[in-house]
Amino acid sequence: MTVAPFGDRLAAQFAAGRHLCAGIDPHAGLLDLWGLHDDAAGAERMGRDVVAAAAGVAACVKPQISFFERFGAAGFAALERVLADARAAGLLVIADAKRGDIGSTFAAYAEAWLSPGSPLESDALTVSPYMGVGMLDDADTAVREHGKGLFVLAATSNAEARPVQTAVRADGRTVAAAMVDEAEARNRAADARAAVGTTGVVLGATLRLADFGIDRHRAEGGPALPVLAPGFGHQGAQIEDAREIFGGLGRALLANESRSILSGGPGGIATRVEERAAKIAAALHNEKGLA
Ligand SMILES: O=C(O)c1cc(=O)[nH]c(=O)n1[C@@H]1O[C@H](COP(=O)(O)O)[C@@H](O)[C@H]1O
Repeated sequence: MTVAPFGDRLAAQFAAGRHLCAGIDPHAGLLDLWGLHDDAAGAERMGRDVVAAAAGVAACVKPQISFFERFGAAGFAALERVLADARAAGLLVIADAKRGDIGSTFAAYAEAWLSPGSPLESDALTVSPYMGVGMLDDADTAVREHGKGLFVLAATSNAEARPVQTAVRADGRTVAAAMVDEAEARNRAADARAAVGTTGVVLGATLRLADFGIDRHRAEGGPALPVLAPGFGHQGAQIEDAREIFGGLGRALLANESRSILSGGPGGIATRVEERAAKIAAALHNEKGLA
């Protein structure tokens, strides 16, 4: 069976007016608030409840792997069941595992998280590019053949990342700007006519991109760059400001919210997800389906 490219699957979500990425971050404090134990079963219950609430409403869910990894094998077994629920519900799944290594090792990470039939199969994976974006090459063919995607950290929402990400390379670009350029170049090389690319970036919504040397004013043309944008909700960014924050880089924007959705407890989670999704769609959606 041929699987549609990840960018096409993302584009279909946007066309349906879905731009919310619902985070699954079972912090100990949130599990307590939900009346759940801080264990694998508690994390699984929260994850599956978020999936049920997000189905048909959000574009994707983003389980943050660390909160499951805390419980070792039991945590991974719980995560596998959350991932299976999400796939069955038709949600795209971004595994937030922030992986990165030499190319041959990265390929094994891609096999774990992005290959069909793998117990941890997801639709996309967050990537830490400190070992160089070229490490993705070894996994590229498999990732694309399986219709999967990648989100490379470019400018992240945490203040301590700034010195690294604003560092200027020998070619005069900041590290953050080079990540954006490299992701765009990979998408053009793979399929210049695709509406949305398969390699995306992570850009924190709490930032001024100009501070990172990233130009928001981009000519249309070429695949839209998938942008995973955390920082809305708990970290303070406002969805109404998304156009101002991302400019021409916000054409394929996924707005992530985790704690702002989870901190209301299990009661009313479906309503909260619907409200956030509607607000995000109202701020981002346009007649092309893109942001
Ligand atoms: O890659 C990420 O998802 C990420 C990148 C970034 O720059 N900032 C950031 O907060 N995140 C993740 O996004 C989520 C944000 O959660 P909330 O602040 O609760 O909405 C967490 O899972 C973080 O690990």
